[in-house]
Amino acid sequence: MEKGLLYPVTNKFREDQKLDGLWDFKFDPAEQGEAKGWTTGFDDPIKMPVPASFNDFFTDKDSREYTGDFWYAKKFFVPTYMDGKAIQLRFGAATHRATVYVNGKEIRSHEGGFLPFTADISDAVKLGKENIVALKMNNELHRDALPAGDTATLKNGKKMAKPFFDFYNYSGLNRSVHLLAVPKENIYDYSTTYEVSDDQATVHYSVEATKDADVKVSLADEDGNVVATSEGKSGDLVVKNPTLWQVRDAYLYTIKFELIDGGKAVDEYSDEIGLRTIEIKGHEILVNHKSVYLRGFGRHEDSIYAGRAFDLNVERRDMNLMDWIGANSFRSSHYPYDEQVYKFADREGILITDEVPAVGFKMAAASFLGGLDQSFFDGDWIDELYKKHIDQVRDMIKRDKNHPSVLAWSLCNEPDTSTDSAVPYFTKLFNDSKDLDPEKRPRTFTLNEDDTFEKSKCLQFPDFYLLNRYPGWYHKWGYEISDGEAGLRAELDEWKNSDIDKPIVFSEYGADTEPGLHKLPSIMWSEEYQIELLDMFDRVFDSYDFVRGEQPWNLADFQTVEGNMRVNGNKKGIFTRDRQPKAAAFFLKKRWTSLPLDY
Ligand SMILES: CCC[C@@H]1NC[C@@H](O)[C@H](O)[C@H]1C(=O)O
Repeated sequence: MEKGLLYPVTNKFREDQKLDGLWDFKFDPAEQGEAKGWTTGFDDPIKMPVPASFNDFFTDKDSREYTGDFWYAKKFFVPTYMDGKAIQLRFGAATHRATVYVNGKEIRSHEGGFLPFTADISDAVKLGKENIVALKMNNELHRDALPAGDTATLKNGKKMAKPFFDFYNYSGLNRSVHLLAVPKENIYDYSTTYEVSDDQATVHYSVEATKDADVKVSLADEDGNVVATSEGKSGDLVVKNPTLWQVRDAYLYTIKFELIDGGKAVDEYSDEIGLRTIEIKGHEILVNHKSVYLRGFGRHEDSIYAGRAFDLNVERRDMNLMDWIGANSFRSSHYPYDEQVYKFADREGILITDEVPAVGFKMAAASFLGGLDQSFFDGDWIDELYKKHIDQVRDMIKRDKNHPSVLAWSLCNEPDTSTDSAVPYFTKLFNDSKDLDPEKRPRTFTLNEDDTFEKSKCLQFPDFYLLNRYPGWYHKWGYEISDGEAGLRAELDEWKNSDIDKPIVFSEYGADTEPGLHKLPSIMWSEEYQIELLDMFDRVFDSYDFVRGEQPWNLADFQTVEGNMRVNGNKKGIFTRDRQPKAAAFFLKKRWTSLPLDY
């Protein structure tokens, strides 16, 4: 678990320099990088862009599909004025694991390819000189790691990723690398909770610092006017006649913390926050005590060329597409996204269900992808897996807890909850995570096709339900879709007739669709069929008042492993991979822009 995950800033006490650009890169299939001294750089490097996944740049399949150890290295200068500061390297995401060396000295390792980590390099750098950072990385998949999968060794000795999940195992330094200089005594975390009414809002704050010193706090509106102040490492900021953060009508205040030691400021940290509350009440999702109906998508961080890398250009386009279509939410399926995505959503007034990369915890999925057929939670890998799972839940919540856009936490995608062996795992997961979020936002996980109201053994855990349902595609497809609708209604009738009164959000449903394929009457894969399927689901959603959200799979087509079920990736996108609309986009736009917010 990381001590602090505050987003890097530059101010009068701190400096943030991005080290993005071309790094030296080299595969290490023999796993001899350390022995060969690659910790201080290596010969014949490939010049590799950062941030980026390495896979799609290559023209040969061995390189694109490479699984195992690989190295990055980069020279960087540390100016003398950083002397006396804590000097750090912050990696936004190193997928899936990394060991960091600076000037040949091993600094630290990190497991988990979708969350940031910081290496303190103060004792390893040479001030006023050029230094070199080297990372030994590895992208193998294992059943006791997130995301879950296997790594096969082919007869030719090459390793191959065998994901238990349906997205490509893009690997590398997928997010920015920052060189940071912060005061040795510094603010390393803060949290906020809220109480709001029409005429007053109260921000309950707390600050974590390396020293027990005084703290001054101020809150400024969008025009820079200070609207509230406080002192102390915890306290309240009371705002009269506040402008609340609303869905699709965002307003951001700037909170500023100053660490005061010996009567003078020694550190400062500012951030944008939104005054709003999140509640689940009966089968309603409430923002600022008002009911919200979610419409949006499951997404992926996925685009051509740079793979899983965060790309500000793609994010700007995706946010505009979601605005155009009338969306107000998305799930960060199936991993925490780059921090800049949450900042975007904070400003756009979009709600995020933030998901940890606990995906592939289902052998049936693995069997679809070539694994065994048993209960995943009977495996002998579960104890080791859980340590990594809860660690990444802790870091996801620590990193993202102060974003007004974060609505809820998804602790797993489509786990196998149809057997009793899942119950102790989820009991521990929900117990260990219940106090991690100061705002106590709802926690949930997605329920797969097989984990129905009747079959799942874990319905007692989620604060609201995320249903991934595929009648019309994975079963009762084509002309049989009417039976699919009947089955869906039958399950929802069971929910309706039960004593459960919690919201249900459909977090996945859809049909693979080849853009430009038209057929009258429809056939599967045609644009007409994708609309027919969405229309069927909409009819069902409109029949049950406890359905409080619709998020079809997926915003855009995305890359997966090759296979006889995929045509160059998953084509369930409402938009193509290059972000152009299929006919279904206009169908959804018409529906979503006509729905009131609290539909
Ligand atoms: C029946 C499971 C559906 C599955 N759910 C998880 C997503 O990551 C996949 O892309 C999606 C699919 O196969 O389209």
